[in-house]
Amino acid sequence: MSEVRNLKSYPPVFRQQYTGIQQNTGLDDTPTQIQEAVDDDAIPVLDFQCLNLGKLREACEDWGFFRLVNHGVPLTLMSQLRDHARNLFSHTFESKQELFTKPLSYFWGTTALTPTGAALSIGSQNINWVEGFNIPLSQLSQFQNENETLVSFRILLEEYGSHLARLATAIFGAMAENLHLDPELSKTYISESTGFVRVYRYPQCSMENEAWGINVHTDSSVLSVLNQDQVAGLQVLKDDNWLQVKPIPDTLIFNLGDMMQAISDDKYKSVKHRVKSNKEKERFSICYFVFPAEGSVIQSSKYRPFTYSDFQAQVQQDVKTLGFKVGLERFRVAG
Ligand SMILES: O=C(O)CCC(=O)C(=O)O
Ligand SMILES: [Fe+2]
Repeated sequence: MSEVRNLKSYPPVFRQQYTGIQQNTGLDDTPTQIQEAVDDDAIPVLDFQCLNLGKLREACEDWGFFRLVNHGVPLTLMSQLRDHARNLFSHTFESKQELFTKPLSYFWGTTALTPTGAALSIGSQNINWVEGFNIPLSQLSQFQNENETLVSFRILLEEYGSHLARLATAIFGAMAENLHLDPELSKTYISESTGFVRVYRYPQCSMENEAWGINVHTDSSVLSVLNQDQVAGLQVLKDDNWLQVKPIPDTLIFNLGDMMQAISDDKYKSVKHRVKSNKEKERFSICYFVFPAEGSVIQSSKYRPFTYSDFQAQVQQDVKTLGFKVGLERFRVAG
């Protein structure tokens, strides 16, 4: 087993594999083996500087997933953010709990959070081998802390957030054009003020064939944008096959979420994806998520009219009572 240098930084539930002290992870219930994924380079690549609308449409219809190059986010900003994340995650578990106070939060074991960023009870779900910081960008300026790393982390996040908002809005605009959406309505379908960032560390996991970093899911967002490090782990479902998303330095990965699927009347897909755990290395990623404006009603021929708040409340209820998200099917009209 490869050694973990800084076990004190791990939430206790992730330490037991190295200390022999058992806690219930829920893993015993589902000893299913993880199906292998194939490496694939076929994931569509779009160039932000000369965005090809036809290629964008194909990527949205066939994949729900693409890489973006020439995105204009300074590479130094991306690497500084990752360095800060690495540094902050290396703090002890207890100090991370103390440092990340409202409106930020620190979570582990699940990515299902309440609107204020606290982990929802995991229930019958397995523990996911992940810990993270949740950062609602519009509230970031309210965050006061004397810790120097956190202060510069906040400044970097503000800069990163505004780049990502710019990119997501532009890409959504191109999608809306491709879908011939009503311009007034489509403006309400994406709102920069809803954007948040999650910074993840996937701890080393000696049970890599039994535990997920994040188990299979679709994102609830309109768009999600992922900035991953050099450690592989992200997998995407394409035509019933799991593909490994190769880490390619300095590219951003765009992922269409449930709101985008509904907005497009199911023409575009909210893609299923998951993250594999790794016994040799920790993995870091920085994800941006954006949603419709508060109160914006999604009009679709496939779903009854609903707002993102309705959707979020339903997801929260399902996770609490069933242990998993049902998602868009709850809103689909019969026939
Ligand atoms: O870390 C990753 O690569 C993916 C994270 C993800 O899928 C999510 O947060 O929804
Ligand atoms: Fe996701």
